[in-house]
Formats: sequence, C-alpha cells, structure tokens
Amino acid sequence: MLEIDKLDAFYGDSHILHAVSLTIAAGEGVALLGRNGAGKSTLLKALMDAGPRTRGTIRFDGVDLTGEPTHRRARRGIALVPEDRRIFPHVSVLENLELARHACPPGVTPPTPQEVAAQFSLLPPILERRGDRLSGGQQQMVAVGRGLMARPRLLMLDEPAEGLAPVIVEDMAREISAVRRRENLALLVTEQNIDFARACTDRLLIIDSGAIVFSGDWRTFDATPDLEARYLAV
Ligand SMILES: Nc1ncnc2c1ncn2[C@@H]1O[C@H](COP(=O)(O)OP(=O)(O)OP(=O)(O)O)[C@@H](O)[C@H]1O
Repeated sequence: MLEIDKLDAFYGDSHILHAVSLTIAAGEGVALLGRNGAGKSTLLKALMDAGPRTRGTIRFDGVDLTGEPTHRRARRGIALVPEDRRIFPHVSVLENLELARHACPPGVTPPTPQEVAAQFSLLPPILERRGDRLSGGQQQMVAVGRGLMARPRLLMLDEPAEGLAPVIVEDMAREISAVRRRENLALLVTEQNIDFARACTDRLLIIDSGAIVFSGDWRTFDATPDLEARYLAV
C-alpha cells in the first residue's frame, strides 16, 4: 500500500532524512521509534508534503506521489494527526469533527461525527464542548477522530501519547487498535512511549539521525535489549 524508496528530506540546507526505505501493507500497524530530533515527525510530514523538501519516491497504491500537494494525498486516503493536535478552539468538538469531512476521497461517503465519536469512550459526552475547554487526552482523541472523518486507509499519528496520563494512554491504545481491526486501517505511529506503540502495532522501525537503523517485530526487539539502550534511552 505505502512504499517509500530512498527518501531524503531537507529543511533548507539541513539534510534530515537519509535514504529512508520502508513499506506498509493495508491494515498493518507500524511504530516508528526514535529519540527527540531523530526525524520521526519529518518523515510523517514528508509523506504528507507538509513541510520538508524531499527527494526519492513515495508510492501509495502504486501511484507515485511526487509533486502532489497535501490535500491530494489526503484524498487518496492518507491522514496525519500532528503532534500539536491543532484543535479549533472556538468551535465545538462536533464541529471540529465535521470540518474534517472534506478530506474524504471522492466517491467515499464520510462518516458522521457521531459515528466516529462512538468509537472512543472520551468523545460522546463532550461533543458540544468547545475546543479550548478540553483536557490533553480529550484533545488527542478529537484529533484522532478528525483524522478518521476522511475514512483514511493509512492513519499516521505523531506522538499521540505524549503528555497524557497512563490510564488515558491505555484506553487510547485499545480503542485505536479496535478501529484498526474493524476498518482494516494501516497505522504508522511515532512514539517515545514504547508500551503504547507496542499495544497498537504489529512491528516497529527505529530511526536515528534520520536513518532507519532497525526494522523488525516486537519479539526481535525484546530479544535485542541493546537496541533500546543504544537508540531510545535518553
Ligand atoms: N521546520 C524545521 N526547520 C528546520 N529544522 C527542523 C524543522 N523541524 C525539525 N527540524 C530539525 O529536524 C530534525 C528532526 O526533527 P523531527 O521533528 O523530525 O524529530 P522527531 O524525531 O520527530 O523528534 P521530536 O520527538 O522532538 O518531535 C531535528 O534536528 C530538528 O531540529
């Protein structure tokens, strides 16, 4: 479904990603782990054409995305939930969800905000609440819900668990995994929270200084403790 071949990414003259290659199949959950500044957000933004300049190939369903702007990529079925969540503060949760329907691919009927909200325990009680009256966990679930309003086939979450209480993180992992299974949704999630990442993915990649240094399943990761010490410990 997603094939990335030798992707380089740049901010101005700064060369951030170095020959990143990876594939993600339909319905597959993949975690992208790495320290602060390793290049996780840059990779997600590069896939959406949302910041860095890139070189290399990104294919989605076999189509080369080179030169396609963000909204076209969204309408192909790719959604990015950014780290800063970007909730509209002056409108309700319902309207925050509603406003995201436009990214739905042509010919696909978007879900209603209520349908999306029903999949997450935090959302139904707060549909009328304004965006600037939400806790961090509520904001994150609204951001994930907005991503789902376009019925994506690849959902990318940038550090969704950051700053959230452990109990919220556990619920979020369980509910996102359920949506994934139900909708055969592919997931690419960047994280520093290894437990969360493990709970909602099948395998992982580790990025360090803009290059992929490990790709494998969680069992292999667990059997190689050196990986965590070398690439993830702060
Ligand atoms: N807009 C930008 N302009 C210039 N350099 C940037 C920009 N955004 C990120 N960088 C640099 O790119 C590198 C990778 O940053 P990136 O945000 O991708 O890392 P990350 O792994 O997502 O880390 P974090 O957990 O801190 O978000 C860092 O050196 C960062 O300083």
